[in-house]
Amino acid sequence: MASVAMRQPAEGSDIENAGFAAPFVFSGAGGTLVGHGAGCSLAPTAAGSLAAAVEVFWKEQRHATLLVGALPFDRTAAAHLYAPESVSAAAPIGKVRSLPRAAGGWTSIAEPPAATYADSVARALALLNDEAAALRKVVLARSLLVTAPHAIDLDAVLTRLAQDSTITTYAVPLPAAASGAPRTLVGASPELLVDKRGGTVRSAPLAGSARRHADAAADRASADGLLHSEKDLREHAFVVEAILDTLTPYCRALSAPEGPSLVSTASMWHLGTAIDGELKDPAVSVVELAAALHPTPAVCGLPRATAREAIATLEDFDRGFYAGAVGWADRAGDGRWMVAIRCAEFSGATARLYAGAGIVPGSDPESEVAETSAKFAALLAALGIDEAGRTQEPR
Ligand SMILES: C=C(O[C@H]1C=CC=C(C(=O)O)[C@@H]1O)C(=O)O
Repeated sequence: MASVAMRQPAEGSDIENAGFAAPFVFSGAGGTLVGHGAGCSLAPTAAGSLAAAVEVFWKEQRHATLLVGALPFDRTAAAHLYAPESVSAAAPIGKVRSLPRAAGGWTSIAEPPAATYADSVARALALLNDEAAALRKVVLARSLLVTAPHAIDLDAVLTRLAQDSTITTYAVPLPAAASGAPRTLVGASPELLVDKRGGTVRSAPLAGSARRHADAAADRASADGLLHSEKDLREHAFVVEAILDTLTPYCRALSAPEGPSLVSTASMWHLGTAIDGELKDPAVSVVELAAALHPTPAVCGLPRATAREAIATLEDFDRGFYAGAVGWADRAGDGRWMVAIRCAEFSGATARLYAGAGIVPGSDPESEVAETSAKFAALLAALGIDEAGRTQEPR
């Protein structure tokens, strides 16, 4: 991809200078997209008005070719989208022969502690069993705040995450914190929210999880158990149903297989369904589709508004961009957006990791604690520590 020179925003424009310089990275099996520097950014816009704001952006910024960034979990909070000063395309991030062992001296604090999270799951189950609450599924998350004895090397984290070729590794420079400290969202997502090229659209939701095992027989048993788990199949079906409902008005043809298949990352098994459609209007923008789909019941729940309320009551932290979406869009309306999971927000020597789990009737609080621990594994391995902050052997 060629370098793009960006104009400064016109006076009185809705578009602002992004004012940060760390690269945007989006790397999967198909290749690596890197956005260098920051030209203009979209004025703070919530999901409901995003498609219209992006249309205005393309009209005003005639030299911009690509918008990159992240949507927050909260649909009413501002999306973070900007045009890099230049973009380059490269091969997928390569394999490295050996990974150095992390130095000691890390700390890790579970926020909330595992027991508090288990208690929230139990409270969610009470809501799910209360007909008056009309809640069918809710995704509850917890976080780990880890602190290194030195500034964390994000290049090394990205390289380690990218050793798993089944996922999309990403880094999104975020607006600085109130303290002025730079922040970057870094993660490794296995879940495609939406990919749109010309007249075709694809979404590949995941829901239903089991951890992987080093022992081949135990690993197979874990996968088989997941594929036949009535609770996980139910949890998964809600997501497929919601995505089909959202995409139907946009499509002249839309299809999904009868049931889910197993999808694996280096650390997790998931139930996954590939949904493919042909758009009625090939000019519809991927941003419009992403904003319509987000947040799916894979990260929020069903019905969406009821689940959102339950999350606000049961989680006592702001998800920020975790459980949002990360990706890119071009001026033709094409692009690709992954669900922003298996990620952490990095700032200097600290990283806040997030992991969530879908709760439906039949979920068990202790199993959901274990599932969220398993979901931290990819990021923790990339940092070279375990959940307690102890140095672990490089994989
Ligand atoms: C919300 C997360 O995962 C979602 C994606 C796959 C499987 C999930 C599950 O089984 O609960 C979640 O819906 C997360 O990793 O933080």
